[in-house]
Amino acid sequence: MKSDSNEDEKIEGRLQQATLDLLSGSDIQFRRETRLDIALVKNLPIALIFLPAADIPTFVGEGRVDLGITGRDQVGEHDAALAEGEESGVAEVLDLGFGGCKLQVQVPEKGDIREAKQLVGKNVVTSFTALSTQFFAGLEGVTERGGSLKTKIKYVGGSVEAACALGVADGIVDLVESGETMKAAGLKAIDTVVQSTAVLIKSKNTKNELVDLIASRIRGVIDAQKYVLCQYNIPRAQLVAATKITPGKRAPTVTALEEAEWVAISAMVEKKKIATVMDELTTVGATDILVLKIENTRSPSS
Ligand SMILES: Nc1ncnc2c1ncn2[C@@H]1O[C@H](COP(=O)(O)OP(=O)(O)OP(=O)(O)O)[C@@H](O)[C@H]1O
Ligand SMILES: O=P(O)(O)OC[C@H]1O[C@H](OP(=O)(O)OP(=O)(O)O)[C@H](O)[C@@H]1O
Ligand SMILES: [Mg+2]
Repeated sequence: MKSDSNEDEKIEGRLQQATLDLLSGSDIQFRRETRLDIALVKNLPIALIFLPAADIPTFVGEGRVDLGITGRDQVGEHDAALAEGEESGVAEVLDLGFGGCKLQVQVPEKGDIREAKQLVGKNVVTSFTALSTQFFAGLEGVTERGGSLKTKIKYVGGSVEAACALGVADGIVDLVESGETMKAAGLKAIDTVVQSTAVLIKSKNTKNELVDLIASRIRGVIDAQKYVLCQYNIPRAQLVAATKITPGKRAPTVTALEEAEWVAISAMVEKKKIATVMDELTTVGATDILVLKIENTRSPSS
């Protein structure tokens, strides 16, 4: 039982808080009544449905829900479970950047299994049976007697990491972020099945014209989170050097200053590069460098 769970205040899902922040940044306003998994949006003719991450690709794929936010791992699992020749009804629209984790093959730290191939024919427990079946099928060869050795993949819904210690599995396939859970269970990762982040997905058959509007609002918030606005003053003679360092998304904005030999520049810079950019700008003579947070942005090319 989860110690922090409480009947009135359900703590749900790893992706929930970042998703709610994204909806709020996209000005999608709603009030969710306690215990209800559906909420009507106040300022758009749409409804939000709160579903387990693993079920979202199914509802979207069936065209019952137009847009969804879940992990790429869940989309992969949904697609891997499709019958041969069946086409997925889910299309990825956008990588949302949060919820980063890896679906990894894990075995007891103290055992003698060092590579995933050694688990072929053995017992593997996971919540991702389709992806795991596909992964091990890729490793399964033909045995010396001519038969093929199948890995036995069993499903459990949670606490997958307990399976080895309980003697149910020789290895597991489960998500790893910090690695704390894996370490605490005495396991080590020996292979990666998929790398995942949260994604915005849409139904391939949707005809709802609001899908593009909502997707572009969400894209605006995600872009805004990735970039900062960098403003600085620089001698006009250094303009070429400076614009090489901050080329902006299209081009930097250059404004003349009252002081003839100087210009002011403002340009969007990737947040993860800003420290290096500031160092380099200082080297070419920039002064009064300011870095500003971008609340939201919209650009057709992004
Ligand atoms: N430790 C983690 N760190 C980062 N992302 C994770 C982690 N665990 C899971 N995720 C991502 O979040 C998605 C949802 O996982 P989660 O276990 O929260 O599902 P849920 O069904 O929505 O909630 P719960 O399991 O609490 O019922 C996963 O598919 C994965 O993409
Ligand atoms: O590498 P870490 O940072 O430790 O995170 C990994 C853990 O997070 C997820 O479980 P979650 O907490 O969602 O619990 P669950 O097994 O009940 O889904 C996942 O299934 C791992 O157990
Ligand atoms: Mg979970």
